[in-house]
Amino acid sequence: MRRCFSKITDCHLGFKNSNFFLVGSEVGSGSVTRTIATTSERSFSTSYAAHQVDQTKDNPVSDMLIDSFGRLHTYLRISLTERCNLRCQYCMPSEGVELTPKPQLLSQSEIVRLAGLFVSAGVNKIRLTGGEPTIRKDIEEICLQLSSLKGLKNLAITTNGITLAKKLPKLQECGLDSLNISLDTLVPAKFEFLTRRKGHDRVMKSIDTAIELGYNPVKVNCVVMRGLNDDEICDFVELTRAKPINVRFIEFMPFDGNVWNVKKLVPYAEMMDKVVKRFPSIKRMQDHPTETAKNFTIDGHCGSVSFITSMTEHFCSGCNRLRLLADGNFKVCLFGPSEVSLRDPLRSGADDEALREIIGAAVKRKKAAHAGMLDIAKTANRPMIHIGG
Ligand SMILES: Nc1nc2c(ncn2[C@@H]2O[C@H](COP(=O)(O)OP(=O)(O)OP(=O)(O)O)[C@@H](O)[C@H]2O)c(=O)[nH]1
Ligand SMILES: C[S@@+](CC[C@H](N)C(=O)[O-])C[C@H]1O[C@@H](n2cnc3c(N)ncnc32)[C@H](O)[C@@H]1O
Ligand code: SF4
Ligand code: SF4
Repeated sequence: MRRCFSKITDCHLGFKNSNFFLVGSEVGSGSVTRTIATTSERSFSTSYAAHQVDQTKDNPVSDMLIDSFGRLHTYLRISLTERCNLRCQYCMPSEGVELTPKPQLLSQSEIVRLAGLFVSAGVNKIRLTGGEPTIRKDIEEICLQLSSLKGLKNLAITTNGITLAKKLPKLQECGLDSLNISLDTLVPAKFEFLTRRKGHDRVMKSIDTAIELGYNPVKVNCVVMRGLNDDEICDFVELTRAKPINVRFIEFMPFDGNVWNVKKLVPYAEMMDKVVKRFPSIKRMQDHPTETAKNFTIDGHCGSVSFITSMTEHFCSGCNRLRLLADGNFKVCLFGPSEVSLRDPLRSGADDEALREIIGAAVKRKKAAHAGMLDIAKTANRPMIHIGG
C-alpha cells in the first residue's frame, strides 16, 4: 500500500534503554529530527504526528474519522456474520451465543453503502471478519463491491481457514488483497479440543493454498494460552524457517463467555524469553505506528514472527481501527462496551450526512485507551464471536 508522509518524512525506529523509538523528520520544521514516540511513552501528544503516515493523498481523512486525541481512523473491520463453523474456547461459550435474527443483520447492499461512506471519509483498509466470514454466501459479491470502492487500498480477511482453500481463488479474483488465518496448534487432537470441531488438515491446506496463490506474507494468528498451546511456541516459529508466513502470537484476551482467567494469559515477555533462547538471532523490525503487532525476523527464516500484546503492552495510542458489527452496530473500541446502531437510521431513511454525524459523534467519544487488564475482564462486552477481533 502506498503511503503519503504528509507531515513526517524519513520515519525510522531506533532502540535505546530497552525502548524502541520512532524518529521522524518533520516537513516545514527545517527537517528537525526528534523522537516522536517510544514504546513506554507512546503518548497522545505525539500520536497525532505518528498518525499522519496513515493518510493517503488521494483519500484524505475527514473530521468524521478523527477522534479527540487526533487519531486518524483509516481501518474499518466489518463483521459479516455472527455464525461460525468452529466453537473456539477462547472466543465463545460452549453453549453457543445468542444470534441476531436474520432480518436484523446488515444486508449486502447495506454493508456496501456504509463501507462506501467510511471509504469516502478516508478509510483505506477494510478487514472482513465475523464469526467466520467465509461462510457468508454472498462473500464473493461483497468482496467484489468493496474492492471497487474508490480510495480503498487494501481489502483483507481474517478467517479460520476451514473452507478457505476451495474459496480462495475466486475471492482473490474478487479483489481480496491480504489474508490472516487463525491456527492455534499444530497438533490435530488439540485443535479438536480447542475449537470443539475437526478440521486441522483443512486449515493447514488453506495456508499452503494461500502461499501458492501468491499471498505474502500469509499471517497466521495464534492465541497463546497457558497449559494449552504455550509448549508449541517454538514449533510455530520453526514453521517460519521454510514458509513465507508471519506467525503472530496473540495474548489471550477476556470476553463474555470465554474461558479467560489471568493464569491462562501468557505475557509477551514470557513468550519472547522462550523464543530468544531457541532463536537468538531474532531482531525487531520497523513497525508501522498503527499496527497491532510487534514484528521480528530471524536469520535464515523466510517468514517472520510477531506478538500482539493487547494485555501487557497495549497499542491504543496508535489505534486507527473502527468496527461495524453484523447487526449494524458501530463500535469504536474492541474493549469498549459502547455501541451505536447505524442500521436503524439507515433503515429509517437517513441520508449520508445524518449517518456521518452519528459516526463522527461516536468517534469523538472514543477513549484514549482501554482499561487495565483485570478491569477489562469485569467490563460488560459482547462475546468475541460477535465483535470479530
Ligand atoms: N486490543 C486490540 N486488539 C486488536 C485490535 N484489532 C485486532 N486486534 C486483535 O489482534 C488479533 C489479530 O487480529 P486480526 O483480525 O488478524 O487483525 P489485525 O491484527 O488488525 O491484522 P493486520 O491488519 O494484518 O495487522 C486478534 O486477536 C484481534 O482481536 C485492536 O484494535 N485492539
Ligand atoms: C473472532 S475471530 C473472527 C474471524 C475468524 N473466525 C477467525 O477465527 O479467524 C478474529 C480473531 O480474533 C482472535 N480471537 C478470538 N478470541 C480471542 C481472544 N479471547 N483473545 C485473543 N484473540 C482472540 C481469533 O484467534 C482470530 O484471529
Ligand atoms: S475465533 Fe473465529 S473460528 Fe474460532 S469460534 Fe471465534 S469466530 Fe469462530
Ligand atoms: S483496545 Fe480500543 S483503543 Fe486500544 S487499540 Fe484496541 S480498539 Fe484501539
